[in-house]
Amino acid sequence: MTARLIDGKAAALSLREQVRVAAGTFAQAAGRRPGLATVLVGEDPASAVYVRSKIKATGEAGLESFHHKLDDATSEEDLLSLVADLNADERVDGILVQLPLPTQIDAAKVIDAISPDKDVDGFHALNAGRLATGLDALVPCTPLGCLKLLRAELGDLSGKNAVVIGRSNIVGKPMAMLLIGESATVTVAHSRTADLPGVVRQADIVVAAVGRPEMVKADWIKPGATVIDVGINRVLTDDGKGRLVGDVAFSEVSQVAGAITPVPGGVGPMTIACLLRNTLVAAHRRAGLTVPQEL
Ligand SMILES: NC(=O)C1=CN([C@@H]2O[C@H](COP(=O)(O)OP(=O)(O)OC[C@H]3O[C@@H](n4cnc5c(N)ncnc54)[C@H](OP(=O)(O)O)[C@@H]3O)[C@@H](O)[C@H]2O)C=CC1
Ligand SMILES: Nc1nc(=O)c2c([nH]1)NC[C@@H]1CN(c3ccc(C(=O)N[C@@H](CCC(=O)O)C(=O)O)cc3)C=[N+]21
Repeated sequence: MTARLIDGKAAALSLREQVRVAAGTFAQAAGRRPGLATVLVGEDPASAVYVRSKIKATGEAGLESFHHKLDDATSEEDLLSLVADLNADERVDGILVQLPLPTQIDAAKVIDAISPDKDVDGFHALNAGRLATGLDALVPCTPLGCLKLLRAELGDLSGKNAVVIGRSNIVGKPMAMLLIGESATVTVAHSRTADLPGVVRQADIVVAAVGRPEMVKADWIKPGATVIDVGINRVLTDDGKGRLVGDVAFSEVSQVAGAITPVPGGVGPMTIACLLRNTLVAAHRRAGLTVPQEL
């Protein structure tokens, strides 16, 4: 392996420690701890695991946690009513409704119902629009985590060629907006992109957010490029067990890239740290306090 390993786990721990300190200062000034409400609908095992690690990290950072576990058969109306209660609850600074939602519920409607100033996922159209127009926004956690890793690895990103593979509203699109904000030259690739390997080969920075196990190969990568692997894919191994792999063929790409994030231990932990960070930012804004610079 020649690439430098970007340690997302370590970066996440350090951000979580900064959040913990800032949460203490907030509690002194505001007379209450920042609060995060998590909502899990149904029994999807992966979702349950993620929500559990979010709740654990919330407590460790000294934030108040309000968890709501709803039945698989919950109606859209009942979920919207819970969101309205959380919007009105003064103790709640952030609301996270875990996706995906069961099919009887329109996720877009639920996201739209979350108060934009409590939208710590950054999925509400108002926050997406604010990000796109360069205004202060709550920024989606995964792309924000990727940006923090890129800045720590590369410093100034201006003038770099960045290729984002994937154009979803929760990863690819906001990632592209953040990189434009850093003055990178940004290309967004997707399933209709012609000659994807050729496009990726131009990149100094590759962000893969596709959802296809180990799709990005070594001969797509410009030597020395920085590779951020957002993908979380559970694949079956020969011994019948599951294993987590990214969207990048790590063992071969790490021979060519300059730096690369592993899966697990890369972007995933940063997503959770950024959720705590966003909750703290939301708490400060709601309380009329200045957001600490280091966050
Ligand atoms: N680490 C973390 O914290 C997180 C990880 N993830 C992971 O990131 C990955 C992406 O998530 P998400 O954005 O929600 O996924 P989506 O399925 O919403 O989007 C996938 C994107 O990849 C594009 N795509 C699919 N197949 C190809 C292909 N063969 N070639 C080029 N582009 C392709 C799609 O194109 P088109 O638009 O044309 O269909 C789409 O834009 C998943 O593995 C997910 O598990 C997601 C969130 C958080
Ligand atoms: N409203 C909402 N917001 C989200 O941010 C959201 C969501 N819904 N739905 C699902 C995706 C996925 N996601 C991950 C978070 C952490 C890890 C993570 O910590 N992964 C560990 C490994 C975890 C494991 O071993 O399974 C790692 O990469 O090291 C992964 C994925 C957040 N998401």
